[in-house]
Amino acid sequence: MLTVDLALEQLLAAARPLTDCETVPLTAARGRVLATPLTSSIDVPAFDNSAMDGYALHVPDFAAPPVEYPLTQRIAAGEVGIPLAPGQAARILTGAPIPPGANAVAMQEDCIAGAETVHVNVPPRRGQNIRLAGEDVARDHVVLATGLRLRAAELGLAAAIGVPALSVLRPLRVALLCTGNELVEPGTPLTPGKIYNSNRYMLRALLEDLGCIVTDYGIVADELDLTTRLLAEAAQDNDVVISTGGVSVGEEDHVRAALQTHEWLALWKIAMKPGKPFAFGRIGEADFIGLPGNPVSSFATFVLLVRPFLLARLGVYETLPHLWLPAGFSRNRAIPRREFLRVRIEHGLAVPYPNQSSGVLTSVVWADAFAVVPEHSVLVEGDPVRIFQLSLLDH
Ligand SMILES: Nc1nc2c(c(=O)[nH]1)N[C@H]1C(S)=C(S)[C@@H](COP(=O)(O)OP(=O)(O)OC[C@H]3O[C@@H](n4cnc5c(N)ncnc54)[C@H](O)[C@@H]3O)O[C@H]1N2
Ligand code: MOO
Repeated sequence: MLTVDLALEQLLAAARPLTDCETVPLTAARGRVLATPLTSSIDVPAFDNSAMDGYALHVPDFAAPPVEYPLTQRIAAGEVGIPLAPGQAARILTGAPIPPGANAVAMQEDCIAGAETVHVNVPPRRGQNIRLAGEDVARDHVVLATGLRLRAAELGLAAAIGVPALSVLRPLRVALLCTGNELVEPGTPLTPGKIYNSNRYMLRALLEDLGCIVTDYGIVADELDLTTRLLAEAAQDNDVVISTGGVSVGEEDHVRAALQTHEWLALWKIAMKPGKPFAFGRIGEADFIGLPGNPVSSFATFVLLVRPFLLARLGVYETLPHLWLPAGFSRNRAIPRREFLRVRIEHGLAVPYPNQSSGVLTSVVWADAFAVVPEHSVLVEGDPVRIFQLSLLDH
């Protein structure tokens, strides 16, 4: 059995980053990976503007600031004002350009306005409430680096510099096969001995969250020839082939058998719980990943190993950030596998779901984090444990 750290290291080393790119409009760029650096051709803001609704003032340079200023104009956002002479003021609204000559904005709560003048109650500081041109983005500067995953803020920033479309890596094409004679699809009757295919929907969602284009092979029966043929077929048209089930040691575990027969298998069995029977290899030009059939094992191996691998294929090296919290549980039996407990963070403690079986998917729905119990170790309540927050997966 490989340690989790070594398995991850080998997976990342085997991940060949894509290079093909395409240009997509901002509305289609969410979750994609930027392929070329984005440089701004403008200053943002493009002009000095008011941070407040109030009064733009031309405070004279060499005299005490006046208290009463004559009002010369009204400038709303989107309009352009005319110059202010020393001692003059303009009504100004948030976001409107500072007129030439103005050197401060007094917020309206600090002023009493009449029909033709404004009385400023608080002595203004020079530059107050003025947002300077270029203070957010300076022209000719790189605002987004290559390899960045485009999320809400990145898309907003691209729009702020006036860019309507971005050059991004093409999405990864991933084939998904769920193996097992016991599987039936939701919506069909559950006959004796059968279970519903939950992995398909869970993994598809996890893959789509990463922006992958999924080719879904549905349920694959436990037959060696069929499994071998479909794996080879899926490898033709996809960057990565992912299967669930059939990677353990039983005689119906045909995924492992197919891979071993064709020398497609590079890595198998990881010292983690859940998720021991994890397989990795290559089928032709495609990567192959065999996830364990147990749904929680599939989820855990996806999050901890497959997700970083797929991101690395996109040139993104990102693992889930972790934090440390006191354990709200004790563990008195040391095992050789690193355990990932489904926990909730309650009053600053990591509290585990009562049933940690790898078949119990309710534990994942209930949990908001994985707590790590290191291999060969025991824990007493209050000991610090490493926590991976699952809510961060979507971002
Ligand atoms: N003698 C041994 N038996 C097992 C070992 C072992 O080391 N020695 N490992 C156990 C562990 S740990 C796991 S995890 C499982 C994984 O086995 P497979 O990946 O071969 O998966 P299957 O046997 O096909 O299925 C396991 C379990 O999961 C259910 N399943 C499968 N596919 C789905 C699906 N798409 N949706 C929902 N549930 C699914 C399946 O019915 C089984 O209950 O092996 C242990 N055995
Ligand atoms: O690795 Mo299995 O996932 O422990 O149940």
